[in-house]
Amino acid sequence: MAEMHYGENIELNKLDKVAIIGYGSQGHAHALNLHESGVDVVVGARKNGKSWKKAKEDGLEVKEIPKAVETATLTSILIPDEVQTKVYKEQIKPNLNPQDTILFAHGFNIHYNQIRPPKNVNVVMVAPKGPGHLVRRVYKEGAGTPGLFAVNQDVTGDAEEIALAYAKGIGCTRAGLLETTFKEETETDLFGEQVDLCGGVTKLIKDTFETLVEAGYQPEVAYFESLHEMKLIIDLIHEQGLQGMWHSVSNTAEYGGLTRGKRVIDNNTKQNMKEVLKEIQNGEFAKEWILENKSGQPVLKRAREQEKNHQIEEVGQELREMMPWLKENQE
Ligand SMILES: NC(=O)C1=CN([C@@H]2O[C@H](COP(=O)(O)OP(=O)(O)OC[C@H]3O[C@@H](n4cnc5c(N)ncnc54)[C@H](OP(=O)(O)O)[C@@H]3O)[C@@H](O)[C@H]2O)C=CC1
Ligand SMILES: CC[C@](O)(C(C)=O)C(=O)O
Ligand SMILES: [Mg+2]
Ligand SMILES: [Mg+2]
Repeated sequence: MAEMHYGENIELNKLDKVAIIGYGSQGHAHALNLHESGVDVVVGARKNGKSWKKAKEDGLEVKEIPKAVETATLTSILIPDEVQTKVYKEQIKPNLNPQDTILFAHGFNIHYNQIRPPKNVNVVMVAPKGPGHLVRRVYKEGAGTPGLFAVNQDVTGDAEEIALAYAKGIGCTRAGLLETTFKEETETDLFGEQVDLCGGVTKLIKDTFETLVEAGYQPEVAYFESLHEMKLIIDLIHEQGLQGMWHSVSNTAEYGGLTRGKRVIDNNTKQNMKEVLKEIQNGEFAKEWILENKSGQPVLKRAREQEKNHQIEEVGQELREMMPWLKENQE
């Protein structure tokens, strides 16, 4: 089994001033969790953007990106992957001091050579295995999000301790932290989000919904069956593994699920997954995503629009209105 880190013997005082660049999904979570863990944090943001105001309202020190980088010894790059190269080149790199540390929450730009840091800084990664808003929510509840860490360049001799301290500060060691490489994190993270966590699950939900509605069933029934209950079933799997879920559902569901599930997600699906993985490993996906950004994200914009207009979103919005507790965590 991999060596797991749970925070014992990890010293937060390995961190001096930490600059969090970006205050979005991951940025706000890292900044606030570190701040509440007692770390000295400065947020780097654009003066005319929403984040500047929000981080100030949250009680954090905020500076423009070049100043934040200059005053910190660790700079955590938490802006979208597709803007990192430009912002890094223009605002981060010129303000790094020798022996500083730069930190990523995902390895895309290092692994695919979009950012090539100077040889005189540490390059590390702390990648929470969860969406930023949940990284924040579970930290506040006293729990944590599992994470991966990696060291790509160690000039100070203690880059690993710095990464471990950062991971502890954002709450990852509460759930379990393990060592990886930029390559492994990048490839597995892209694979997970494409085939299972984001791409696969939404397609499964939409196809289930559409099949029922096209067969004449009420859209509201189809919504509860395909989407709402998905979380409740996943909660059981998350808390107790597959066995916990099979234990809780009826024997009829267990028999039907075990005999029919593999007809729906069959060997072709696994073959397709292997092809998707190959495109990630050989850089084809990265090339496509970089070009998509160079041309203004036309494919993403079209797909976003289609997703927004799907019938399941319309039905869901109405039904969720009657469940106010679902709104408590909305941001
Ligand atoms: N989303 C997630 O849960 C996860 C993300 N990651 C990784 O974390 C990193 C950050 O992702 P994520 O949190 O989704 O990012 P977000 O899309 O949430 O980042 C938004 C932030 O970036 C700022 N920003 C956007 N464009 C620019 C720009 N051109 N110049 C300066 N600031 C800019 C925004 O500022 P403003 O308000 O001014 O617009 C805002 O503060 C990525 O590497 C991602 O792969 C890793 C694990 C999970
Ligand atoms: C699953 C999507 C993710 O990889 C994440 C929340 O971990 C991301 O890039 O947002
Ligand atoms: Mg991920
Ligand atoms: Mg990801």
